[in-house]
Amino acid sequence: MIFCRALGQGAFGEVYQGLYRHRAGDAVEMPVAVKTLPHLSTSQAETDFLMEALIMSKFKHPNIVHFIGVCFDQHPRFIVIELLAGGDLKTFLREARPKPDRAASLTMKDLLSCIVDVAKGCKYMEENRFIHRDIAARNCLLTTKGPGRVVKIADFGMARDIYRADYYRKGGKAMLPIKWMPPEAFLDGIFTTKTDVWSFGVLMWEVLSMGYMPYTGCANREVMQLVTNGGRLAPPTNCPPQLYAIMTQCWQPNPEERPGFGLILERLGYCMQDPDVKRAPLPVYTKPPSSE
Ligand SMILES: CN1CCN(c2ccc(C(=O)Nc3n[nH]c4c3C=[N+](C(=O)[C@H](O)c3ccccc3)C4)cc2)CC1
Repeated sequence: MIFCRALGQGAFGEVYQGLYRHRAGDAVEMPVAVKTLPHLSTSQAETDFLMEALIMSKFKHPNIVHFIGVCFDQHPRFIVIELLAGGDLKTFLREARPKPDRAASLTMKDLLSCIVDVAKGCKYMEENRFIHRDIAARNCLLTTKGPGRVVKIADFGMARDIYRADYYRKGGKAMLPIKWMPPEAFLDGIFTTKTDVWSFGVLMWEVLSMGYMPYTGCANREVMQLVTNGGRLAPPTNCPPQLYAIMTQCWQPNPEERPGFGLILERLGYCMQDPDVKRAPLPVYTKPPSSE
């Protein structure tokens, strides 16, 4: 294993780009991501780190980041993961917003394709009775920023903490993704696959708003208040009504009335074929009013 360069600051430690050779003598080297555990980690942190790797190793799906291996016999401990060179989905969307000097680089079709990729990963997890608990644009990675990009679900930290059953270990509510959670989750701690459906609806909103923070400007407790009283995110600018309809179905107060990911994928399929949806313009960058 050779570490080349740092890719980003993970919640745990550093994520590096590295080269992985399956056997010592192999000529072929595969670029990978290497997630390290800081030296001074507690044994708890080590267990967490290993648990996340264990969870990832169970999945085999094109829209879930592929786990390659762990190295725990020396420091730093590290996990070897498929390299996704495009970075995370939220950053990608924000960087792709149309600017005055640059026309929109993405079409509605591109946004829909990202949404469908995540839905496929979620359907696979639903079929395997796995609840992710933190579906959000920040936790999804892209193979590349360019055309032909594939989006993969890439962070299992929230789901891992449940295995450790002390969910509030990290300083209580502050660590909960409240803006991506349904009422039954933040009020009663009830998590089912329908929790991920609600979060997926918020991810759809993130994608179609090209990376805005949901409930912009609201604090978590204001969001809990609003959502508990039936308030919901408004449609992003230019969002086709067919897509907003899917989001609102994901945000039904009663979990049983939320669609499963199979049905969501079907409805997204119709949207992909609908000419009105495909030709819908993206949120336009509104030029600041001219100074004269
Ligand atoms: C100009 N741009 C600047 C940003 N740049 C990047 C920025 C970050 C990455 C990156 O972290 N790629 C990763 N590949 N595989 C894994 C990754 C992270 N993993 C993890 O497990 C991380 O914990 C994780 C998980 C979900 C989301 C983020 C980080 C596994 C790649 C390119 C592209 C070019």
